[in-house]
Amino acid sequence: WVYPNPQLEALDRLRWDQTGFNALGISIFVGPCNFFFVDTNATGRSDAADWIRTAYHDMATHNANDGTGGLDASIRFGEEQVRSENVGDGFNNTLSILGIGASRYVSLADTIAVGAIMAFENCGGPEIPFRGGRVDADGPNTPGVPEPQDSLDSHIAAFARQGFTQTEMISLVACGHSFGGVQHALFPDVVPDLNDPTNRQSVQHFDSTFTNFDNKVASEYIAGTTQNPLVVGLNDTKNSDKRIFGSDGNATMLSFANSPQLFATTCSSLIARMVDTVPNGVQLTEVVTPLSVKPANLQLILNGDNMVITADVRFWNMTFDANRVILMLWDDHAGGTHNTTLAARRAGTSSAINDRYSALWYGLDNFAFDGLAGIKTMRFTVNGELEDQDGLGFVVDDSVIFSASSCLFSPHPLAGRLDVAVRNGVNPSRIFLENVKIDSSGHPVITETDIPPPAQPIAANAVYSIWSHNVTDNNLYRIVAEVDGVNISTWANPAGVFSSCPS
Ligand code: HEM
Repeated sequence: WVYPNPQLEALDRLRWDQTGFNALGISIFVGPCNFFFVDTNATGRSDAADWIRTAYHDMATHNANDGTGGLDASIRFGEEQVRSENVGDGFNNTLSILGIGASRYVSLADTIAVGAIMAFENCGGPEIPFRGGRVDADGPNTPGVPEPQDSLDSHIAAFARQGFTQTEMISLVACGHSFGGVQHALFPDVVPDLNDPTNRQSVQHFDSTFTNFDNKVASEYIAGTTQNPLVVGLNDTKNSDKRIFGSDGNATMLSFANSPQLFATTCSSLIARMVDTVPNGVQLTEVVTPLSVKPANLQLILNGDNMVITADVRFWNMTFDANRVILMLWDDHAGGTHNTTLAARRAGTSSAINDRYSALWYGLDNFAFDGLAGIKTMRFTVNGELEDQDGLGFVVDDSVIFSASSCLFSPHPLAGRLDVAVRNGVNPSRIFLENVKIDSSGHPVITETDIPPPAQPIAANAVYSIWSHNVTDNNLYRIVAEVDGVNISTWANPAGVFSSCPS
């Protein structure tokens, strides 16, 4: 992908800026991998297991024949959670954490997908390709999650409906059941009360390494030492893993027991397919790869004849070097080119615990330059070497930006005027403010408020004019302008930061 692309910028952040600067803070809930956010005191449970089970249960309603259901966050609806196929509080636990990642460009369903991927990757599993673009469902899907008392035939049929063959069913169940286990409280006829103070929720685990990924779920099963409660559980009718794992004469499980590598690569591709199983009509993005140079958090404000820029730029897989010089070069509307040095300031890594990749951030804070000439493209040099996205540059749109003339009439109750600076000649067909609220289930809800054009043009300076809108709350508003059928949008700013209006 190429910068700018607001959706992929947000997805890249969700997927790759896992800890340190710019991180949303999701991956720390699976680092360490035995962490269980709701109750950190030896429950036998883990966020990682909850997140993986949530992704499967949300996806498992998919019907490949009619294209309905799939990974669409329908698991957030109470109507799905009261079904016996979805027992337990693991889904709400999961959504209350992963909802942190939902935003204007990231659906709750995308966060469910990335949560499962982070759980695998941070906890010893293989890297899994991640795509975004899932759409949150408006209501519950048709039931369809397999239950342990169902017959082998019905399990094979359920996985076929979801789009998986019998061999893939065996594999996918083994991948998922490399984590977690069965709770006594939910399945008392499968798991007895374990009376274990180090496992207070009496979770009988699928393998002996239940907080991280490895092939023990297969090797212990093949060796006959398994304590998997769905293989050796009290109630044979509910021993679904036993029927599923044995359904091809143990061939698949034997291959996984013999080869951790085969198990890891199989799980990588099947978990990717699982989280990419979406209702018909949903268009997923390309696989989200980290841009080697990624501008982020770009803020432009018009202040009189100046333009004020704040920006961060991430350099991927770069290690610290105090002598490195990074310049930002920018081209203006008049054909001029300028440059300034970026400050080195922040570090980040792409994973919670393994430091798989590292990144360094450089940036600019409130740097003022000629606002009449403006900015069209950024480029960077790293010790003199040009980074310009293969000649494209990093395009910056300064046609519609916040104006520093925005001000507050009163802080309490909040009443202010938000001024939008529109570059002359741009002619937007519509300008509106966009606000995003995350509802109680974690699903982002977007509202739009139109800003009518001014009755008479109001000049901000020789090249910008002002459109104004009165605001009475401290919500974060992003300015969006429709120009020639394309939406241009800014960063989001709250009115609370404006200074007082001149009296
Ligand atoms: C026939 C198919 C399946 C059946 C019958 C089944 C059944 C179960 C049951 C009964 C539990 C215990 C839930 C609890 O006590 O909290 C469980 C847990 C779990 N399942 Fe499955 N499962 C199936 C497939 C899958 C798949 C395909 C995945 C993911 C790829 C998966 C991932 C998990 C995980 C991670 C847990 C542990 C949850 C925790 O410890 O909090 N399952 N499964």
